[in-house]
Amino acid sequence: MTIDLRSPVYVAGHRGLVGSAIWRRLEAAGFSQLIGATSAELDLRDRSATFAFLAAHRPAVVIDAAARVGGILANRDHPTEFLSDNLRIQVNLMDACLEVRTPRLLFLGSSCIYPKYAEQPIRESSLLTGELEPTNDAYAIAKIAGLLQVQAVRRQYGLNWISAMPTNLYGPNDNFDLTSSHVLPALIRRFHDAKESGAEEVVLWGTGTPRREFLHVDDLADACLFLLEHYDDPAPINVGVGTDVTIRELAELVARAVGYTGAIGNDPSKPDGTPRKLLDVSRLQALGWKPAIELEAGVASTYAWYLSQIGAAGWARK
Ligand SMILES: NC(=O)C1=CN([C@@H]2O[C@H](COP(=O)(O)OP(=O)(O)OC[C@H]3O[C@@H](n4cnc5c(N)ncnc54)[C@H](OP(=O)(O)O)[C@@H]3O)[C@@H](O)[C@H]2O)C=CC1
Ligand SMILES: C[C@H]1O[C@H](OP(=O)(O)OP(=O)(O)OC[C@H]2O[C@@H](n3cnc4c(=O)[nH]c(N)nc43)[C@H](O)[C@@H]2O)[C@@H](O)[C@@H](O)C1=O
Repeated sequence: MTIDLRSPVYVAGHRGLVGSAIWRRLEAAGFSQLIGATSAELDLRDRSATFAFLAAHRPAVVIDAAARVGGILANRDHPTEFLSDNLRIQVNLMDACLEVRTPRLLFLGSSCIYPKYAEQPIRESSLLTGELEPTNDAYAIAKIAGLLQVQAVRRQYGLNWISAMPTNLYGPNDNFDLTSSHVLPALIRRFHDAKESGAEEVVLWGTGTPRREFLHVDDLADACLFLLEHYDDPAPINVGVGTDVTIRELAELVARAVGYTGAIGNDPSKPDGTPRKLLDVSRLQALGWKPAIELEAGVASTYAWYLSQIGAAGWARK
């Protein structure tokens, strides 16, 4: 289905890694009525404010890229907030969209919704077939509730809402805070700092053996628009590249991109998390979509973006 470029489109979380990339993609496509609000302007945990916002704007399309998001340690150490904030954000947003009968909505989940030991590559049908990874079970349960809400609304109210499950993402506007970030931005910053200070070693969290798949966020944004135009099914659909690397291999790649030549160590006292998280992307590929940005080129451009953002005071997000 083609979406009219004059349709009002609300991108929830439009300043984040994912939301900002989707915003850029929609602007490039020619959408003329993009709607965004920062969390300070609209806290989606506030139910009545969320209902008032949706009633005022009545978007034709809503993309839910607003969430409390973080890397392995943030998830492990703050399960209460990851569960509660994410449940409230998505329930309020989807309830408010239902109230105004938003015809099209894309909910973003995450590859961590699948069981810790799911068969690899992970098919969409693996959902709810085994135990979750304990470091992110709270976040995963919130995301699973979100995709069930999408399915419930489709079944009961006939609205064409969909869910996409992206793999680990990276790119401009990522979070480079070392305690709360994901591994890829953390390594860019840590190797850059080590190069600048002349440090002899950068120590990776965990054993370096877990395998992860990395998708550039501009590819994800392109996939989101593609899915809004071509996908209409209650089942969530995986969005990834179909190949993965070990954390050690990722570290070596990032070190090369940054120009760090020192040693790379390991801290096994930090959690590894899921041993492997590679998505089966055959359903998305069968629809005709594939990513365009290779990991090496994506890391190089993200590092260039990072350099453009840091001043003498170092990294400060927003
Ligand atoms: N990053 C990744 O590797 C992956 C991300 N995803 C999914 O993509 C989505 C976006 O993630 P990402 O872009 O990385 O996260 P970011 O942290 O970069 O951005 C999150 C956005 O959510 C907004 N937000 C957070 N809390 C609230 C709130 N209470 N009310 C309103 N807005 C809020 C923030 O708004 P503001 O800036 O105004 O505070 C921010 O723009 C999430 O659903 C996540 O699960 C899925 C797989 C992997
Ligand atoms: C997207 C996804 O992201 C999270 O799951 P994760 O993939 O395990 O997350 P991560 O990127 O933080 O780590 C990947 C691997 O990398 C290792 N690692 C090494 N050194 C650093 C490091 O310096 N920082 C971080 N963060 N990790 C490091 C780390 O120990 C782990 O083995 C969940 O929030 C989950 O909910 C989710 O959705």
